[in-house]
Amino acid sequence: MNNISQLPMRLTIFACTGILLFAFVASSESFEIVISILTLSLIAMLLGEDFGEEMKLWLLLALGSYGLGVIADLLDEIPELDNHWLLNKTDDAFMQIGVFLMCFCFIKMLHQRRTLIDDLNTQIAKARTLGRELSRQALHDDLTGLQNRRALFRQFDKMAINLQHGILAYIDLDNFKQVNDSYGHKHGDELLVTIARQLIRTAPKGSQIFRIGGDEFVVLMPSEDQSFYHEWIDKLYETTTDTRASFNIDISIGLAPYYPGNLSDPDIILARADRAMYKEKITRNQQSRSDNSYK
Ligand SMILES: Nc1nc2c(ncn2[C@@H]2O[C@H](COP(=O)(O)OP(=O)(O)OP(=O)(O)O)[C@@H](O)[C@H]2O)c(=O)[nH]1
Repeated sequence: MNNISQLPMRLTIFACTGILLFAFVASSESFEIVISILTLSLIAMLLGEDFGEEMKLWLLLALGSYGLGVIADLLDEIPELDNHWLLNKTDDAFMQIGVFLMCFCFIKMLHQRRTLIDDLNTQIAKARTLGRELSRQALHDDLTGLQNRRALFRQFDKMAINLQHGILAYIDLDNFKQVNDSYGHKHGDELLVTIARQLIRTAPKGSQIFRIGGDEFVVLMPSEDQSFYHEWIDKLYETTTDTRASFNIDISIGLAPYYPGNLSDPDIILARADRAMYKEKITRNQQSRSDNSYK
């Protein structure tokens, strides 16, 4: 069975109940003929529906035996054949077997319908789970589990609608390429996961963390209290001390404020944080060069 039958269920129940009632209740001859024709039409109508091959066989059997009963009943009306022993014995029996088979088919149809609805519900639940998983994958980075660049831009839209403000921290790992080159890509991946965990551990309450590129992260912090960020940066440097030393990398951070006036253009906020980050990187490099020259 490939699709749900279009046969109106209530009409079928109504017709079957009527036929059952009249089949077993003694009635006038002409009324019996009408009911017989109705029953045959109903079986023929059901045969036209897509209930599957097995059901078609049962319906054909019902149609055959009920049809034989009707023919026997009609032959019984011919004066020459009146009270013929074979007709007397067969007409009612065939008709009742036909009605019985039809009831059997009907119960089977209801069962099929329920199974089909259960299957459909299972498929719908599976499709919903798959949809949720796809949208999770679309907004998350597989490696670190952090939200990705697409999610960041969605967040900008949400923050613009809610008139939010705060500080965006743009974080870039320095020298990350040499980790891949010296230790291999697998260790590079592990380092990215470690840094992601350290960001999650240290980020101020209410922050959202994103991985927006190879070794680039963004932290959105919903407050504008500057001292609070410097505390966080110190904490991040402290937490990552061992990781940075063992892989010979460093972390550069650039800050840029976001507020309702600039949230509609996230690229400007990112570019501003990026510039601040490069400035910090250059200052730190100059600092380390002058420190080395004193040694
Ligand atoms: N292991 C790993 N490496 C990645 C991934 N995505 C990008 N990369 C690599 O990360 C490196 C990033 O390049 P850069 O930003 O130039 O590396 P860098 O040495 O940190 O450069 P600076 O930021 O200028 O110090 C490239 O070599 C990419 O191949 C990833 O998912 N896993």
